[in-house]
Amino acid sequence: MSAPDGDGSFRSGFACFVGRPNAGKSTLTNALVGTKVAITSSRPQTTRTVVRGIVHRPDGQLVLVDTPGLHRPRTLLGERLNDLVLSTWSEVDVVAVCFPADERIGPGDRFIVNELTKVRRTIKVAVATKTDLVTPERLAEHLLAIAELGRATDTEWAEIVPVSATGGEQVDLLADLLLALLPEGPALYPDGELTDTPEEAIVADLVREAALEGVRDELPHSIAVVVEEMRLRPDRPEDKPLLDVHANVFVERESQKGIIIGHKGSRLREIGSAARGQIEAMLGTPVYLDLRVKVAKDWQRDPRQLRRLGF
Ligand SMILES: Nc1nc2c(ncn2[C@@H]2O[C@H](COP(=O)(O)OP(=O)(O)OP(=O)(O)O)[C@@H](O)[C@H]2O)c(=O)[nH]1
Repeated sequence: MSAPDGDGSFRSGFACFVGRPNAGKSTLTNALVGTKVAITSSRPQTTRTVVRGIVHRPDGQLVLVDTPGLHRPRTLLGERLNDLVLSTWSEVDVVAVCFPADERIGPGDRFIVNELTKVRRTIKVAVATKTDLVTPERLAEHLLAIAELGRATDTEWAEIVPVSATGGEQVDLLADLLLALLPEGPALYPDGELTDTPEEAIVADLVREAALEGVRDELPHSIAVVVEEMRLRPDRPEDKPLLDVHANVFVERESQKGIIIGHKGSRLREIGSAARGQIEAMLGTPVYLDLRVKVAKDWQRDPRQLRRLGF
């Protein structure tokens, strides 16, 4: 399969993978992006649209975003979350539904595809995942079942693509096909960038949580955290990535700085190690966390400071 169009145009846009639990979405994202940056959030319900990874190509850029899991709503919160999913789906260019080849199409898949019909304009792609686990006969049957599900729900699949993320089979082809479905446009993120501000905001939040642990009464709202830089350390072997995170912890007064830093820096070390654990759990990547404590006088009352601190 050649590159999209092959006419020198550059395409860019957003796609998201959906599918029932265990369908292979994260593994496929990692295989496409080539580095393990996928968020395996331990707090999925608090995560809004998050960039999971960016596929950089000479002829295009594909930004993979994550949506909260779609559930059959049992509660109002569930309904709100599903609204959020629908609004994300309507904002991306392509939604790719993953159907694991080692399992038959079931009610969970039908529910997702039915919901997907509510976003008419978004392009839909079907991905048959985990093809390495099945025989060619079973795969053929699976592909027919996916096509049939499309007909039954009045869903037009732009493509039906079998892949094996763990075997690396057809992963590049899927990237080509997805890129070809994106509109023409400039790169949305600088080359080499794998993450986005929403992720940094979550990281900042985790640091803030850790810093407030145990001193909430003393410093309730006087802490703000800003992630200055977050990037994968270059020159690391592919199977041993390390994410460098530099963050500033802002307090309002010199005296509060002492509370955060603690005796000979003991508290800051505790904060760092607690936050690092959380960030690693969320990103699935080992993290080097560098924390600096700074005084930003009366930041809560100063609009200029507030802007700088991301409020
Ligand atoms: N053999 C094989 N196993 C796969 C493949 N892709 C994913 N898996 C396995 O399937 C399981 C689920 O994969 P995930 O990528 O975590 O699935 P997910 O859809 O992100 O799961 P949730 O986060 O629960 O929604 C893991 O044990 C993967 O190793 C594949 O191409 N081949």
